[in-house]
Amino acid sequence: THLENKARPFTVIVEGNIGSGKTTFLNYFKKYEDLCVLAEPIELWRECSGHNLLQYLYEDINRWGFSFQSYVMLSMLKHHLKITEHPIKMMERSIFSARYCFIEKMKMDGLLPSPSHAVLDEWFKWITASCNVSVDLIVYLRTSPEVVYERMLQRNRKEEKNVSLDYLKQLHEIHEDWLYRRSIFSCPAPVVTLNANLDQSVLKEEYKKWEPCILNKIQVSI
Ligand SMILES: Cc1cc2cn([C@H]3C[C@H](O)[C@@H](CO)O3)c(=O)nc2[nH]1
Repeated sequence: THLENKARPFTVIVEGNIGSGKTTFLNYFKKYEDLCVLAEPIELWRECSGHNLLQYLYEDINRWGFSFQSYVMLSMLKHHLKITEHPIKMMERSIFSARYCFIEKMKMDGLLPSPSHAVLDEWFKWITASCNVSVDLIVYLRTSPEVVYERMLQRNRKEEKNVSLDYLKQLHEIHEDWLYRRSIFSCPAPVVTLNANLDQSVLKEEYKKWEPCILNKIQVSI
């Protein structure tokens, strides 16, 4: 309804591989008071009633994949539904990358039993049908696996110490299928693709290119 659309801020989701520079991108845009910036609540994933679900995920993905992705979906739903006075909401990842990238990847790799996948898919279908989780723009920080692998090692997040280049290659391909080749799942909004391989020193120029369409809430028609 008109009222519902009126209430919802212009919503931008920032998508990309591990180490693609999402946090750097969000931090760049934090300076604009018009934006409500919602980073991935990784600290929540590290402390769910005393359990570090992120660590469990990488220690035994077969056992903890469902629990982790279920909790991620809840945290993404909270971000999508969060009320803000700001005219623009910028989210790191979304319920869409939860479903179309990470859950799909676990299913493809045989890490998620089909009953578990079915339950997560039922949640996703119900949420997208009955909650207003619509978005207006997808920023795809497009990288190469080798670049993000180096960055991930540099960042040295303890839970990610066993994440392989191969895992990042697979995750890259599933992002490409969704956001670049658009060969499997639908995109819930227009996609702007940035070359996120660029070095920090020139990355700001790349961000500046898209500032107008983000800050002026221009509906990108691609
Ligand atoms: C939506 C979504 C985000 C997300 C992040 N992760 C992992 C990748 C990184 O190691 C860490 C922070 O993004 O969490 C995941 O396994 N599944 C996810 N699903």
